[in-house]
Amino acid sequence: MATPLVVSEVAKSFTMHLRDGIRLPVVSDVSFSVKAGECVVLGGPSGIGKSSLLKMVYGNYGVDGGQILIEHEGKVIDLASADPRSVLAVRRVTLGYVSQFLRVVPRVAAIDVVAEPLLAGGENPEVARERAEEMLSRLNLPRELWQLPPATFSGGEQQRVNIARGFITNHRILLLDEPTASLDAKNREIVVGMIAEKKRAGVALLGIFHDDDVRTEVADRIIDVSAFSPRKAAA
Ligand SMILES: Nc1ncnc2c1ncn2[C@@H]1O[C@H](COP(=O)(O)OP(=O)(O)OP(=O)(O)O)[C@@H](O)[C@H]1O
Repeated sequence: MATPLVVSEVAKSFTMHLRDGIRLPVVSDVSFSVKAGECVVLGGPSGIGKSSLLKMVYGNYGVDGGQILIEHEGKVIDLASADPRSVLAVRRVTLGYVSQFLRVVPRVAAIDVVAEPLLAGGENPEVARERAEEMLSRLNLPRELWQLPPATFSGGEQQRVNIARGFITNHRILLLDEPTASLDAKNREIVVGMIAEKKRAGVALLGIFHDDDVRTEVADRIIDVSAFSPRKAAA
């Protein structure tokens, strides 16, 4: 499919159960799609719902209505209504996510954190490890850190482990939540190059980038999330 990701009429509000069930509308009537080889960036002011939207597309946040259609192994799956087992299968094969912060598992070495998505996809352990080494050296993570758990790494080092883990697979859709936020200029350029490579490989990318230079370099299209904000409509 030339359009691996289609978001159709999605709406979301948060219900604050500890605050008398107050409902906080975040977005409504969100419709857009991301084509293969395209990088679409979610823009708009702080608090408008960019991260929430990304989490909905990944299936971490439920939606109140609408569809999130993902092409997965030749079939179209609506992630908004899929059962948890299907969501996990889609994540294993088709849908990757690089979050802003690495969620470290205690005592797991950086190299194994990076190789894990390939192993989960059934890759040979030696090949997975070699690919992980390639990713970490490309992202300039000092070799002496590879065997250590990333819990004590600096913010930028943790983010590079996270990027290596997110970019190691051949997933057809990749979600990026500020992947360059804690990086220096040199490593930022490396990540920009990795995004360009993914585009050439036909991956559909949807991301949030606060850095204007990075955004200009990677974005084929910017979607202003304020257009979907009920607060704006009410203003
Ligand atoms: N789990 C949650 N429970 C309740 N409210 C939430 C939750 N997650 C987000 N929100 C609220 O939804 C709104 C949108 O937040 P979100 O993080 O999506 O914005 P954003 O556009 O990504 O902002 P920023 O650019 O500052 O990261 C905010 O008002 C936020 O307080």
